[in-house]
Amino acid sequence: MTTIKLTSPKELDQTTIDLPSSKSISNRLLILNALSYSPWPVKNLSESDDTRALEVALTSNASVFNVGAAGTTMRFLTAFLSRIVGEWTITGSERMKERPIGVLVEALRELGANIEYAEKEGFPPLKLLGSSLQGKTLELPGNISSQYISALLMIAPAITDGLTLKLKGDITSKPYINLTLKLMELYGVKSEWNGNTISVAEQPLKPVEVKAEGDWSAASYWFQIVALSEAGASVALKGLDRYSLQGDSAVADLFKQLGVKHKFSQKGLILTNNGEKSGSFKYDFTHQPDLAQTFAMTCAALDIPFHLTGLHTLKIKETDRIQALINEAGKFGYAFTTNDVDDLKWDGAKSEPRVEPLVATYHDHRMAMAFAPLAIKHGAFSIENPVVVSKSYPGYWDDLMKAGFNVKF
Ligand SMILES: O=C(O)C1=C[C@@H](OP(=O)(O)O)[C@@H](O)[C@H](O)C1
Ligand SMILES: C=C(OP(=O)(O)O)C(=O)O
Repeated sequence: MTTIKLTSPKELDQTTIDLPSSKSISNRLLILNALSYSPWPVKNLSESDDTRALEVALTSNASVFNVGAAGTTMRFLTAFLSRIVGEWTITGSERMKERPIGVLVEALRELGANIEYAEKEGFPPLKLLGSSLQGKTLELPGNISSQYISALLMIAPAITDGLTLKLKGDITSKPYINLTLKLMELYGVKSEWNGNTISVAEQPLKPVEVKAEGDWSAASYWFQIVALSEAGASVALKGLDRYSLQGDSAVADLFKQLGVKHKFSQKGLILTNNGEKSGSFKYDFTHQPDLAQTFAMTCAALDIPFHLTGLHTLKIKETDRIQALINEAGKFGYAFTTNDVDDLKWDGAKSEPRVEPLVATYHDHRMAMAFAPLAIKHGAFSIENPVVVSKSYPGYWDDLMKAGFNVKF
């Protein structure tokens, strides 16, 4: 098992970081390009593992695809291939085999798809016999993963009679559904979203030249780094869209509470620590689940008690993120608690931190990325399996070095 040892700079180097492209946007554009038979490659395509896995699947002649740990790739490819004539197998990492996909498979079966579970009922790997699908009105839960909904919406215009989705329960990760519909609009696809019902008629997807935005979820680690640095510390982030379609762009306003102000300029988005942090932090992460780890670790390192809610989906992501946070934060002396369903809480209780802790990452890129900035407050420590960051941000360690961190492999 490889590890890295991290030490922070005495003072953050005022630097400009070229953020990676968004894997969420890249993966949607790859599917929409394929559905519209676009002759134009996606510009600024993400170089993440998750996007590469989808790109390989969509361009290869193979019939067996291993998507690794990529949730969107698994879900988007399942819907996409279910209507392409042929026999397909989609598998993934050991963790992928524990991430539920039954809601999507059930929905596709109702449209006429022939999908079997190759191992465990309700989970990947899947065996598909692709054929044309017949659209209809489907009812499905909206509170497990928005990725099932995005996967269905993207194929909707290309299936006979289109689709109407009636979402039951609260809708989770709503901005990701909105992102899907907005990107479909670029290809001329019209949709209607009223309350819990989304309709997309059968219609042509018109190929267009498209470019992926920079990744606001990746930006969150830079907000964290500036928040943990001295007042006056600053970095510039390039590649972000000011009027972004990404729900995680909410990070910018949220970090005002943690002492980071931001401003768009010619140089990009400038983050500056203004030393004005609040006494406690509360937020419902239902619609920005990927930011939860960043906020938990920023608040803890700044001694800000917090209550993060809306975390029900964290248990079925790359790892059980609630448990992973509790375990690893404990090594730094922070005693987090949970109701074991959907929240994470810290009342400020601390014990003696371990000397030079070794942080486990549980095959979760966001564990590595959200813990690394702690070097600023805690001195040297190590992170296990640092290559996990390539799931979304392959250049993360190089960028930390650019900002003055010492990263020893
Ligand atoms: O559609 C997407 O691109 C994503 C949706 C979210 O998942 P859930 O809808 O499962 O919460 C998010 O956590 C994931 O990183 C990316
Ligand atoms: C949850 C994530 O990804 P996915 O569900 O696509 O594997 C993530 O990137 O944090």
